[in-house]
Amino acid sequence: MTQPILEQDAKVLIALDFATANGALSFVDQLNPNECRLKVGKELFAVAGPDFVKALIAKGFDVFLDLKYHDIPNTVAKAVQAAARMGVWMVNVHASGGSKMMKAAKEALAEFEKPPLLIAVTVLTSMQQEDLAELGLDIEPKEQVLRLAKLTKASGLDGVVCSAQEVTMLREEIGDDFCLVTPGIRPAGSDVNDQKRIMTPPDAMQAGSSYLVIGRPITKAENPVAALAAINDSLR
Ligand SMILES: O=c1ccn([C@@H]2O[C@H](COP(=O)(O)O)[C@@H](O)[C@H]2O)c(=O)[nH]1
Repeated sequence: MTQPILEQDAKVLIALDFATANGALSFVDQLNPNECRLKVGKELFAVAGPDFVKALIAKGFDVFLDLKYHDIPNTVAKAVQAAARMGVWMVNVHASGGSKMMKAAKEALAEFEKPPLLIAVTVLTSMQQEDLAELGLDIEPKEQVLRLAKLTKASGLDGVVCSAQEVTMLREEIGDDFCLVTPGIRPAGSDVNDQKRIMTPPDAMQAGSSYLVIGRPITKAENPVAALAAINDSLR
């Protein structure tokens, strides 16, 4: 039997969008922490909570806590501290919460010896121009992404969540020293679901994404381990 090739710095963050802790756990038990990182979002966190996140970390996984905080500065600062105490690798806020909120979150992490990466969501990958228009924003998603990414950088955060379609622009405008985490990743031929601004895994890496968030194309695959292996192979 051939040994799996271990990733030095796994680029795939699997979105654990499961309705129960048991469902998520039986899925995770098939995975190797050298081959992927894990993302815990609102659905799983609501049913499984901090202890589940700590259990994933104890199994050796880097965990991105994707709760997309958006609130007054004090509340968000306390929330990112709570995330840091869980030992997560990455946590996020919404950039549209503004610079005061983002700076408060960043400052709140200063007391931690090894703080998590702090990134901000720009424009959700499920949104397109008509969705922004509905909010009174008569601009293309990429313009709003650039505006919010510049605000995030100026607020001292480590990076943003954006679609891979904006990565080339952000690398040109903001540079290489900024973490670009891209959901809306779809291997060729897979269901798009509710995503709108999508890209394939190799194209996203080629464009300059730092990490690829991938959920359903792996979690709903007939053989999730094989689906992850195929994606990792396509990135080499
Ligand atoms: O702009 C965003 C921000 C976060 N997400 C999250 O990523 C995953 C994507 O899952 P798929 O099944 O691969 O569509 C999901 O947890 C979202 O909450 C995003 O899609 N877009």
